Amino acid sequence: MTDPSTSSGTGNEAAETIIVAIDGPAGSGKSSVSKQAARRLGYGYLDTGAAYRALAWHALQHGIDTSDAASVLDVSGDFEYAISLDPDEYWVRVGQTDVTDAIRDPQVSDAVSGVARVPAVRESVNALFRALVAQSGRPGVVVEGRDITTVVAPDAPVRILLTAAPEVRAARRSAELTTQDAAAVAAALHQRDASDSAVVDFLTAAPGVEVVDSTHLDFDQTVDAVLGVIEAALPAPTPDNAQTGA
Ligand SMILES: Nc1ncnc2c1ncn2[C@@H]1O[C@H](COP(=O)(O)OP(=O)(O)OP(=O)(O)O)[C@@H](O)[C@H]1O
Ligand SMILES: Nc1ccn([C@@H]2O[C@H](COP(=O)(O)O)[C@@H](O)[C@H]2O)c(=O)n1
Repeated sequence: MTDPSTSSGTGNEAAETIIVAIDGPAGSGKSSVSKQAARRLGYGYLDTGAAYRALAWHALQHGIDTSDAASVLDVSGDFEYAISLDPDEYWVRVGQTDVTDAIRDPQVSDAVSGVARVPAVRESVNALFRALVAQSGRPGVVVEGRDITTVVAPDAPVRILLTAAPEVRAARRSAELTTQDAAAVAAALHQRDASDSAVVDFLTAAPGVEVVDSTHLDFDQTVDAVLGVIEAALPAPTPDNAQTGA
């Protein structure tokens, strides 16, 4: 796996970075809401699912069946991964290839749970996520995924489970993927949740994790609800802590 120093950062690595940890099931709004919250806060944004997707893409490029853990581990040996933490300039690369769009293909979505099931892969990407946050050069980073509040950053000062009713999540995802059959999109989303929940519990909030249910909220209301949780949890900036985020 790649050296995280190849990914974007501003070089201001000394200050402690505030982590806003956001978990949730597929289609709950983790990426879109986290990205917007990061913009509003001047924070970085880390999409952790992109690493699993990029490794699934890489495995598929090598003709590997991602349900075979040994082959996944094998191919992860030459996986050169980089991601931007800038919410206004999001990109994902494997080696020299920009895979920002390719990792959203349905073939990758169908293959990704196999990759995410391999414990050694999870350990390796989790170490990468922590390094990326530490090197972000931002006062804080909104980190989103399935296990961020529980495994990657259990001590984060803000931990949120973002959720919505399954039918609402499926409808939002279908609205996004207009060229695909709505029933097939919904079935794929539920299938991925079922596979992923065998590895990580992202449907129940761990102790201390705040639930934001967006079933009856529009996008802007959901962002505001998440920002409300963050503002309530973090100390107001003072002249002393405003620069460092401490
Ligand atoms: N509160 C909301 N109201 C309406 N649409 C929303 C809301 N939150 C998110 N969306 C839309 O729902 C879709 C799914 O959101 P998003 O991709 O952010 O989910 P996700 O949790 O990151 O999914 P996945 O884990 O599958 O990547 C997007 O089109 C997004 O714009
Ligand atoms: N922290 C995480 C993040 C993601 N996964 C796995 O990656 C898949 C893709 O994630 P998206 O957020 O881009 O949909 C997801 O289905 C999980 O298999 C994970 O295990 N842990």
